[in-house]
Amino acid sequence: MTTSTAPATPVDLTARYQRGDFLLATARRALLAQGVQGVVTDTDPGRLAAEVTRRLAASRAPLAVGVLPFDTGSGTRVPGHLVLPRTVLRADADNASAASVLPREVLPRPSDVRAVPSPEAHEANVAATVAALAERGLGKAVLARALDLEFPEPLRVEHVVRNLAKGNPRHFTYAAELPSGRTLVGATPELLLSRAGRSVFTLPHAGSMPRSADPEIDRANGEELRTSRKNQIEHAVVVDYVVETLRPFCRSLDVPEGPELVSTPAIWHLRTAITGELADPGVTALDLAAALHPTPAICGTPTEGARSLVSELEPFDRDYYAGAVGWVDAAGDGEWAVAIRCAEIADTSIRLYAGGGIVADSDPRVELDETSAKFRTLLGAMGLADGNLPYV
Ligand SMILES: C=C(O[C@H]1C=CC=C(C(=O)O)[C@@H]1O)C(=O)O
Repeated sequence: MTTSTAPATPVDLTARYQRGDFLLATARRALLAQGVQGVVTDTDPGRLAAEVTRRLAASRAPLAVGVLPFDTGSGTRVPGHLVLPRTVLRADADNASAASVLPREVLPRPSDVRAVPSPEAHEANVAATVAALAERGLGKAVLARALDLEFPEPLRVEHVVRNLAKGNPRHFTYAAELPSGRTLVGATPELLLSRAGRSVFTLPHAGSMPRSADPEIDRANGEELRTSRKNQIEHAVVVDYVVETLRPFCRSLDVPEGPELVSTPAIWHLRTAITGELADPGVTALDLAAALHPTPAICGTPTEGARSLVSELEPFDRDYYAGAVGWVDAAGDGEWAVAIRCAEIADTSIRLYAGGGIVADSDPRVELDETSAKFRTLLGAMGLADGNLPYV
């Protein structure tokens, strides 16, 4: 087992990523893990976290990397999957613009594109969600759709990952192998949780508006989001949940008065930066991620009711979409990002996912457009965000 902090940059590590590795990288810091000396897998996230702590203490591996699925409820069949790698490379840099040196990789065009469900069916599902929220007494549910792309030749995962990192240097570009043999790739702005010693940090995102190439429309979209009551409610539900979940673990929590307006290249968001100090330093980053997940940013509230509604309406299993991706070390420190703006790649096909929070006054057409904008993170990395694809 080797760990190195020298002398590569985050961009070097992103460039070095090969299918089979684990990568979690922004332009300022990156972790690249290679090889497998052990695997810990469990459908119960609490048991998974305890077993990872035990295995890290008993081995010379300094950390474990991997994924939590969306559904960590008692009936789930999809396990959390962590790997104790053979090699870990880490890098830090001050310069977020360094990602521009990554080459722009050219990917093949798809031979087939299929929306699951159809855009019309997604709009109908949004309307059904709005009705079900009232009938079942739910506050919010996050409804997703998928886009299946087929290619005439195998996809180079490395190329998708490098383009994601080049296009989203301020966010977390990630790649992780899944038990199915597929690879989860994405670039997410949302940090579920990080822990460094007693310090805890979380950056929930909820509330969205598409970016626009027209600067005036773009500014107006941002302003509309900042002042939208519907989006403020959608966001507040997430912050309340995160604060209530973290409170028992923390001796202090710092929560700003209201959210800030931020953007990715594809989307405007509301986000809130919450910091805390752990009461018990024995609680690991993975324990905390397991306790927080799934937040109402990707599931809804109350959790159980929202999860059942989503599984009734969505015509696919989310698998690891809207799960979490990250690492935990032997000291309990770690970083877990929310696995959104992502896709699962299998040889010649790729499934993209995008969802949006639905509350009492959500509009089906606006929600469909929001998912189309969210697909653009992946489509942009594939050279397909030119508006010429059907369904997006
Ligand atoms: C569920 C997704 O985004 C979440 C994160 C930020 C904003 C969201 C929203 O405004 O609906 C979603 O809660 C997704 O990108 O698939």
